[in-house]
Amino acid sequence: CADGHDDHASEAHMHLPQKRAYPSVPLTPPSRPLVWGDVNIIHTTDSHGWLLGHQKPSFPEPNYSGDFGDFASFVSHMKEIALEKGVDLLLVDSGDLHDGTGLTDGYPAGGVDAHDANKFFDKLPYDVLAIGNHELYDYPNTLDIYENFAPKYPGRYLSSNVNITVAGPNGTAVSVPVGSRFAKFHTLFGRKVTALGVLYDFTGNDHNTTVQKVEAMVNETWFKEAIAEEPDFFLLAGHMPVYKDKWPFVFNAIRAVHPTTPIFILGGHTHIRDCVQLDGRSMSLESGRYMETVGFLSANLDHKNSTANITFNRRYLDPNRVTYEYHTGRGNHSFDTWLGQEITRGLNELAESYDLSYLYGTAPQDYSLSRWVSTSPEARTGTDSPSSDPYPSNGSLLTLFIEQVIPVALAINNTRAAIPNIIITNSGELRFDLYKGPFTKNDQLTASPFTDSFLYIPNVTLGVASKVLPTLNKAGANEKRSLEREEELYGRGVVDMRYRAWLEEMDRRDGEVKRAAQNLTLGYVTQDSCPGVGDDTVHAPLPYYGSPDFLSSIPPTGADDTVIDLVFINFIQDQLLGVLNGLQSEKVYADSDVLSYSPFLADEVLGLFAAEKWN
Ligand SMILES: O=c1ccn([C@@H]2O[C@H](COP(=O)(O)O)[C@@H](O)[C@H]2O)c(=O)[nH]1
Repeated sequence: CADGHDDHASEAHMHLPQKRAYPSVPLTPPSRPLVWGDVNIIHTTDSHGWLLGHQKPSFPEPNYSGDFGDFASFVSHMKEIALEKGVDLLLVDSGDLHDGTGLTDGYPAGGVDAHDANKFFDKLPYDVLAIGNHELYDYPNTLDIYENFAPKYPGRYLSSNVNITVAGPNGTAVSVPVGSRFAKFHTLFGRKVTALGVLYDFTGNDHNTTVQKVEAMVNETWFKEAIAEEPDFFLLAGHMPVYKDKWPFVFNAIRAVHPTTPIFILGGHTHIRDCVQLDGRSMSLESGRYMETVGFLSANLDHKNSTANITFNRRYLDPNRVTYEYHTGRGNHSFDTWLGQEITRGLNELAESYDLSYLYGTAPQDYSLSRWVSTSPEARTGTDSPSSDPYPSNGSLLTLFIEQVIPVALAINNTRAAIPNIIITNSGELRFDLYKGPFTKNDQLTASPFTDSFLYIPNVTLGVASKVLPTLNKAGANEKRSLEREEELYGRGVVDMRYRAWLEEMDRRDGEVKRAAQNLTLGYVTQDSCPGVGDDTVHAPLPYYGSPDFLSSIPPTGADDTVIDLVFINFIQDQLLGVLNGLQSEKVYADSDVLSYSPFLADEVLGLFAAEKWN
């Protein structure tokens, strides 16, 4: 094994919990050392609970096998290196800590999503953290951040445009920032920093939370006052994509006052690796998702009022022990810090206490969302030829979910099971591939973490109901999606299309050629608009298969006027009612026509199906 972990390799094949996230297969090391500057930043974003690392053996999963304990050891060693070099190293997170694995979503009854997992976050020396949209879908999660998480980082958990309504001193409701609006601090080497934490224009937030539009935020008095004094650099963290979003509003507002002050932007949300330069004295970095990427950004700052271009460097690291040891010059025996080991131990204890290894059944094959997955021996090195699992197909998780899993699970103890139905869900409800072998509670919550419910409208005619899906997807929506619709979906947090477009583009660019060469493992291959190469480790891209935004079960047969149940996931209720009212004029459907279809939630149906069909 490349880094001498043979004795632990068998652990990586167990289902869960893992004792240590050692890569179970040889991993490609980084292509070259990091370029350090005077100011350096390690960046995480959209971690969504992936603190135990990616544990499945098929590529590209081992690329991301480092757990949060390994990451903590990496950060400690990088801090030591920075100290030796006499340079600043900051740690920044751009939000979305909730929703995505058993560690966040597998909490026992009465608990709060991510409350326990977030305790490991606050063991790391984050300088600035920004709020994400997934901190706002459910009020209890936002309240937990406000009451328990933000106070762990006094003044450094930033929610520049996000408020929560809480009980004020005399019982009256008050709307207050979830964290702080901005932070001003000095780095270890005395550089003055002004930091913000901005959320994109998210509209899917729960009651009693508010998100102010970015263009309105920059007109606030507090904002103008916060940016008035010139720091050595601005640090703009935020859950907002670095490209095609509203960073320019913030950037331009600062540039109007400080035309040359260096600006670092650390964005997130679209789950991609991306880099943009808004001018020669600024760089914007976005560092992927699910702890599949750790971003590194560095710059050599020059003197005040200089107008020369600043030399920035950015790198997208694959978070695994080979990467971490390479960049810190540590060997396997000198890498782990006490804190790192404590975090790994604590995470495994949490997994155990949440019973994440609870076995529902054994998946007969791999099911993928948009890419090839295979457990053939060659797949262990990422060099076998890809099998085809497009949607719809037998290997597509989307097909399995909508055509088998949901119909089987929702029929359990359901008095309406005998009534024909059409079931519709958004494809974003599914978040991760499902692998052959033991299917555990953790796998259930990783593939489908949302506590969304299933609703229905009775007595919809088959003729109308069968037109709902094509209308939602607007036949060929991927090419012709109207700007208005895209904006509405985007506002509610639907960015899957941007991530999918990114995967598609990297495959189209040179996927076939690179895979055919058989000398590279599978992984991300980034082409962004910043100078030089960003990926730290060279890979061949995964084959990509597209999928629609919405999915439907197989419709029943019958005449157009047969009445059926139109079943759907609550996340799409508004859109579905809008479409239904556009398709017929006999009745104006409203929220009051919508009924509960099943007590089972989206984060349970895969487990119910596995228990029934995979045993
Ligand atoms: O209750 C929910 C909440 C979200 N979704 C899906 O999640 C994404 C947004 O997540 P990001 O990590 O911010 O991209 C969105 O595409 C929704 O489809 C959901 O299905 N149910």
